[in-house]
Amino acid sequence: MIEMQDIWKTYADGTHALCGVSVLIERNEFVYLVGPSGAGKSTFMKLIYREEIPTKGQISVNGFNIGKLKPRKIPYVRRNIGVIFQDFRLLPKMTAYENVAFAMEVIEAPRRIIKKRTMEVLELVGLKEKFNSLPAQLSGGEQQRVAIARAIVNSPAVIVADEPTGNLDPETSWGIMNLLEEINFRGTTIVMATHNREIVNRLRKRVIAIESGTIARDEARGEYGYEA
Ligand SMILES: Nc1ncnc2c1ncn2[C@@H]1O[C@H](COP(=O)(O)OP(=O)(O)OP(=O)(O)O)[C@@H](O)[C@H]1O
Repeated sequence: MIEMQDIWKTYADGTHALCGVSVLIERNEFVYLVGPSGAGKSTFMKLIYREEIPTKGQISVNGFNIGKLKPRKIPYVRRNIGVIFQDFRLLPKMTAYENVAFAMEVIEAPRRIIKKRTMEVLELVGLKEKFNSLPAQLSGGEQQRVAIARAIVNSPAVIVADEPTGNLDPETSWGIMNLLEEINFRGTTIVMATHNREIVNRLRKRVIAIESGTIARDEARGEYGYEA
């Protein structure tokens, strides 16, 4: 599903963010990425959704060699990857419904399918009744649910979540985790960067620890492993 072979990423200013990372993440896995601030977690994820390309090495996602993708193939690959951020990144002037539907409009899905599927995912995240609310009228947890609905609406093979609970209180965070587990259970691979020790230690999954741009630890049902 996701394979990195000897991946190096050096930014334009000379910062070495990843240094020789090799990893295989199988279909349907749920992986936590942990590690100190600045270790390279976001870079790891940006390479998966092709926000960045590797300086060296090969990365394939869902069968595509995405470091060497022809520009016209990029939208096709992106629709197979849903992305969730700590700060939600909803469009402020669009309702919950419009934020989700927009992701389908971009890939030119037929109109009647858009309506049905958008309401279906809003129901899945528990926000059917709030479909007409603007982001500012929703709580942080609700906004993150809209962002999750948007990420899954095109049925991606992979979800990449960069600290999805980082801006939420503990109780709301557990709700978001339940939702991500449900999405994973339905067959989506999830890679989630997090600093939340309690979540990692309670909802045990594979843990990949990145330190100074390299994989320091990779354990099935691992622990967070850093002091809070
Ligand atoms: N666009 C960029 N240009 C230059 N350096 C960058 C860029 N993006 C990230 N870096 C640097 O690359 C290194 C890895 O950053 P990255 O954001 O991947 O870390 P992280 O593990 O996600 O950190 P955090 O937990 O704080 O989000 C850091 O030294 C960072 O300053």
